[in-house]
Amino acid sequence: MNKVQHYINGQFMDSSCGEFFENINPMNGKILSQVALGREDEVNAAVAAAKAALTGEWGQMKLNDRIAMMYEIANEIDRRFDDFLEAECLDTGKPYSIARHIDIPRGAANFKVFADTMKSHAEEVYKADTPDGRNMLNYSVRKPKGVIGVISPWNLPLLLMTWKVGPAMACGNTVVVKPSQVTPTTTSLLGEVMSKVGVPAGAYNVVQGKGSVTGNLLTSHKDVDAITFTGETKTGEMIMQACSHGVRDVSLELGGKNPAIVFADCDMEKAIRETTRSCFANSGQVCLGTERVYVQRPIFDEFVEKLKESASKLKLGQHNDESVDMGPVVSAAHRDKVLEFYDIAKKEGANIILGGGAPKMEGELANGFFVEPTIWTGLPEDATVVKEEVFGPCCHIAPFDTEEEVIKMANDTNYGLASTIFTENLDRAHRVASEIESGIVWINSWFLRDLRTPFGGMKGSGIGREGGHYSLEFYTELKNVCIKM
Ligand SMILES: NC(=O)c1ccc[n+]([C@@H]2O[C@H](COP(=O)([O-])OP(=O)(O)OC[C@H]3O[C@@H](n4cnc5c(N)ncnc54)[C@H](O)[C@@H]3O)[C@@H](O)[C@H]2O)c1
Ligand SMILES: O=C/C=C/C=C(\O)C(=O)O
Repeated sequence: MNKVQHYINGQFMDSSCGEFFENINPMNGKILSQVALGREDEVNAAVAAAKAALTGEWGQMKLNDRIAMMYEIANEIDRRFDDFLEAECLDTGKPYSIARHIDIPRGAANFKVFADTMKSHAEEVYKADTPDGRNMLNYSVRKPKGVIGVISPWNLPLLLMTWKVGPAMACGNTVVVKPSQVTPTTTSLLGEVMSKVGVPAGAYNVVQGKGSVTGNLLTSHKDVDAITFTGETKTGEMIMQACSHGVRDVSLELGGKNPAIVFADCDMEKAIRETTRSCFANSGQVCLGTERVYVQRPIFDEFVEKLKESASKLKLGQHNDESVDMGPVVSAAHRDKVLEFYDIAKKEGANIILGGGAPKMEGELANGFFVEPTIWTGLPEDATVVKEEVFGPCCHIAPFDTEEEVIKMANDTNYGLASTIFTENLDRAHRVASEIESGIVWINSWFLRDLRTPFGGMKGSGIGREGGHYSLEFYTELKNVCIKM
């Protein structure tokens, strides 16, 4: 049986207590591997290794050498592309058609973009007069924050973990990563990359385990200097509380209930194509994905019919079938959660335009955690699936008449992560984009990413922005030095 181990101080190891938990293949419900369950010994050892590395070879490394190492890590990920692809798809159930173009390439890009940021980032310098007729020079310098705890989710495991590890290490920090218990493998595989590249021991550490056990030990550890977390909003609230002890900084990228706003003057083909992606890609398990669609009344019926037609063409199946668009959701528990939301929508009176249950799959896929792509209409704005994040392949479509009305509906949520707007009237696009309460707005597109831009949510969708130099704000301590001239 395969094992997934911790990676601590440059070594792979089991837990001292010898405990393991099962990693299940979402495509067929079979055991993929046994995963070491990290407890106090492992978290303490990983944090100690990370702390020691700050003053050892890693901490003393010259900036140019560290930047070069970021590129070497990226190149080694590219060299082992197929290993990462297979591991990620087996853990998550997502098809090659997604992981090949999104998850794995971003694993490498997340190291390169912050190597480039460190190379090109300029600091501030101010020259000013002083009262005695002389002057002073003020300049800023950045220092690594220290040991960064990285807690990552299961929907884009490698992408979202390296989105934090890349900048953290580029800035000279050391990291202790606690991946989701349902998608452990690529985080440990990255340990093999670190060893191969010769990253000094202790710079990158992985402790496998469950959030409430291992994660909690990490977020409450006194020698962890900051926590960067991606996951559910309620988990973020618990982590923020844990970080308050010792007043440690926290970056939170949380849940969303993202609206798509489709005006009558939109390019219909583009709106249908992009909304099909934003609702159903990755089996709807993308924080930036759409679960609420608002369509201007003149084109409402046409849009519903065309989105139904587009979604009904999605092929569900095995990860390594290149023609497959959608795999299962990540776990039996998440499948049950999504199907419960489907039942609630039905009970609350939804018109089920498409799906609404679990598909009949053939062969061993019959034991997989598949759910149907689902489209509802006819629910009120306070309906459960219109208000709560389902995090599955589903959306509710509602009509609207005026710009003012749809902006009000779109903003009527505790979340504020992402939104999409479809219109060919650019004045309207910019006007509506400025009124939408979300950290990210895509116009006539979805999930287009320039990694230098500020990424993050407002309201219940998070605290802070990461991306480009914004990540430096979180992963470094900024110091001001004043010299009298
Ligand atoms: N904003 C973003 O960029 C973004 C990206 C991806 C996912 N998400 C959100 O993440 C959620 C899905 O991911 P998930 O189910 O893995 O989220 P989750 O909150 O259940 O778990 C996320 C991580 O936190 C750990 N964890 C759980 N409880 C913890 C605790 N008490 N202390 C420390 N760690 C703990 C888990 O083990 C996992 O590693 C969705 O809500 C989705 O919207 C947000
Ligand atoms: O599921 C959420 C996806 C988040 C994506 C990013 O954080 C990114 O593209 O950098």
